[in-house]
Amino acid sequence: MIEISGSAPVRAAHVIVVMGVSSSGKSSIAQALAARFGFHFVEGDDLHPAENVERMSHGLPLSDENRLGWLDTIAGIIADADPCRGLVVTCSALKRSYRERLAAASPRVIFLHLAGSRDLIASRMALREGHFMPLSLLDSQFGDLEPPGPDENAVTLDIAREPGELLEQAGKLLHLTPASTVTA
Ligand SMILES: Nc1ncnc2c1ncn2[C@@H]1O[C@H](COP(=O)(O)OP(=O)(O)O)[C@@H](O)[C@H]1O
Ligand SMILES: O=C(O)[C@H](O)[C@@H](O)[C@H](O)[C@H](O)COP(=O)(O)O
Repeated sequence: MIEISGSAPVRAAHVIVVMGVSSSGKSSIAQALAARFGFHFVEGDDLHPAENVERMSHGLPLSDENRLGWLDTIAGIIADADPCRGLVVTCSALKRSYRERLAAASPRVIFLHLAGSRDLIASRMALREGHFMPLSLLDSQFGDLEPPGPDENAVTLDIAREPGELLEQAGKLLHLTPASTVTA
């Protein structure tokens, strides 16, 4: 795990990619981070092509090939991000090669990896309603997951805590300052 060093210019510098397996809490924490720190928010799951959603909803895991176009869409959004405003985007980004693709889009990219046990994540996934992702795909998600290495620009958060605590911790790990107290 690499802790981010330096502190400014905080809001302008960050493109935070919130990553992790399905139901690790990406959408929840990304939205909370965006609201607290005044970042623009993009839900990467909404950018999957229809075929990918169809595959997953039928219990079929995505292949590297299935994910390429989707990753390039997210990379495009990262490359075009407003340089004066932070961006937080969710993307499972399970493999190192996927993260390399995203990181190549901008030097502002930092990964926030949401890490937790399979049991904890399965219990949260089982409670989540109205989502296309079936519980049966969780093992393939863990199978594909390559946690960020020490040479990657990434911080890792243990998701066992409650949402408010996670937000506080993420803010500290990423050296963020609440939007209301930051001068752009
Ligand atoms: N820290 C947490 N504690 C308890 N439940 C959580 C926490 N974070 C997220 N959840 C719940 O877990 C489920 C999956 O979270 P979600 O944000 O949709 O994950 P992802 O975007 O990674 O699939 C949701 O029902 C969400 O409300
Ligand atoms: O790369 C993948 O296999 C997908 O991105 C996957 O990780 C993601 O979980 C689904 O898109 C469902 O979305 P949730 O992450 O919100 O469950």
